[in-house]
Amino acid sequence: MPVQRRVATRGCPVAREWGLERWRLGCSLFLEWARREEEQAEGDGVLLACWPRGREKTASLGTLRRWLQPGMADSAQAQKLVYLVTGGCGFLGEHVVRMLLQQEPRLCELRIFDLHLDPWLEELKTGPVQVTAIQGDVTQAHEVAAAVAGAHVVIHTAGLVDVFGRASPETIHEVNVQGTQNVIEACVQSGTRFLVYTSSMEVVGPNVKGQPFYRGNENTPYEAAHRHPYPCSKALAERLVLEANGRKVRGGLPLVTCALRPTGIYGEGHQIMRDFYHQGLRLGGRLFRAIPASVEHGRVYVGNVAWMHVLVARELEHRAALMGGQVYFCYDNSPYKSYEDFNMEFLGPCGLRLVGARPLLPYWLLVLLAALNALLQWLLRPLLLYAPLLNPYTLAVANTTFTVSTDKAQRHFGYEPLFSWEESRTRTIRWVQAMEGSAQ
Ligand SMILES: NC(=O)C1=CN([C@@H]2O[C@H](COP(=O)(O)OP(=O)(O)OC[C@H]3O[C@@H](n4cnc5c(N)ncnc54)[C@H](O)[C@@H]3O)[C@@H](O)[C@H]2O)C=CC1
Ligand SMILES: C[C@@H](CO)CCC[C@@H](C)[C@H]1CC[C@H]2[C@@H]3[C@H](O)CC4=CC(=O)CC[C@]4(C)[C@H]3CC[C@]12C
Repeated sequence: MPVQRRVATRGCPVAREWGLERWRLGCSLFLEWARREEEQAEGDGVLLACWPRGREKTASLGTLRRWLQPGMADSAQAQKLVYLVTGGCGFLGEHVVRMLLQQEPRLCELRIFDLHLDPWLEELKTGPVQVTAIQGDVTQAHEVAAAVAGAHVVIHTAGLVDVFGRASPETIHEVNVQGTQNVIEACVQSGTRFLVYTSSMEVVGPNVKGQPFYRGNENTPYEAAHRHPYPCSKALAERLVLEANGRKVRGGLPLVTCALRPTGIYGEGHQIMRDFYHQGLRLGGRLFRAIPASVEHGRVYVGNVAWMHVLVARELEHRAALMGGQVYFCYDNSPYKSYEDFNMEFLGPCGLRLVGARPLLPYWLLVLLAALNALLQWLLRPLLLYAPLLNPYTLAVANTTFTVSTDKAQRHFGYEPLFSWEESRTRTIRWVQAMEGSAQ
């Protein structure tokens, strides 16, 4: 039987200063202090030295949480949480779903809501957690409401990710903005208190002027001016989510929301990486450099993005005052490189070569080709969908330095990447190698 180690502390300065009543109201600072004390001493209890001398109490972190934030203790005690992941069959959504099943022991039901349900969901249904697949559309308020009813936490990753002109601006707006509004209203109506939204770095930039954002953080000033429907829709949706923080949900408690802004996500299941790989195979194992190596583009491994979602969802209830209404860039230790050079970290070991130390075509010619593609897309629209990778928007994004460097998530909820760069790279390479038609 493990011996319970008691952690002697000097007493929490915040608690002492504020007095018992104040910190009973739920002070995130106090909980954060207690968590650090407990971690440092590797014990399982915190001695509350701020009690009168001689009558000090020892409390576990769980007990502290129950005292300080009684509303959330109910769910923690019962160890029976219902999570809903919208877009759970997408590239990121699948990783979030699998990560939750691995890393959230309090889960009793996991609902996966998506327009299209994938066959791999079936294999998840044999585990201890009840996995409920719900085919539905976020633009349909009644379908969202039915899926959200009874959920404790909603992770809203569903979205229309289209920067190639496949969908109309109206459809992008409907899915990304109206869909998000439907999710918020469903939370309010059903009494769901915790909402995590997958936003995007695109909410900030690159902007229409192509100004660089170099090692920026959540407070770095930047002119976030957009014209493309995708970043516009993500920015609007993010605002809705942040403004909803604090709204009273059914039952009277406040809604707690926050938004995560991943940079360009990569990893197993990344469609654009797949497209580049197949294009390279078609071109005899070569890709041709179009972007200068000096342009740096922020990238983050999908497993770490998923981990950050799981962590935020878990910690939102314990640190509502600190995290509610906040945005966090989603980052890890992936190196800063140009979009193409970064992709070669995986495609190189799979037999592809990036030809040229400099772009083979001058920038003005690429701009012309991108404009031509846009014109062709417009002309051909009545007949067929022409949506190549290169268009004025993708060219501008790929050619603008946009990198983040921040520790906000680490400070607010203890985020550390779960996967090192080496592991992220190895996993991604293995996935490319296992792809159908692989050169390996
Ligand atoms: N891929 C990337 O590099 C980045 C993605 N994001 C955001 O992450 C989220 C997930 O993106 P990905 O996994 O890359 O995209 P994805 O296209 O692989 O996944 C999106 C999922 O949402 C579902 N969905 C789309 N419309 C829906 C609707 N009307 N109702 C219900 N479900 C619907 C799709 O079926 C799909 O399963 C999106 O919100 C995106 O804006 C943010 C930053 C970077
Ligand atoms: C000019 C081409 C020559 O090889 C290269 C074109 C690459 C582009 C298709 C990608 C470059 C940057 C990507 C975007 C970026 O990672 C940020 C994103 C965030 C999101 O939320 C969604 C995806 C994307 C817009 C991503 C899309 C693909 C690029 C434009």
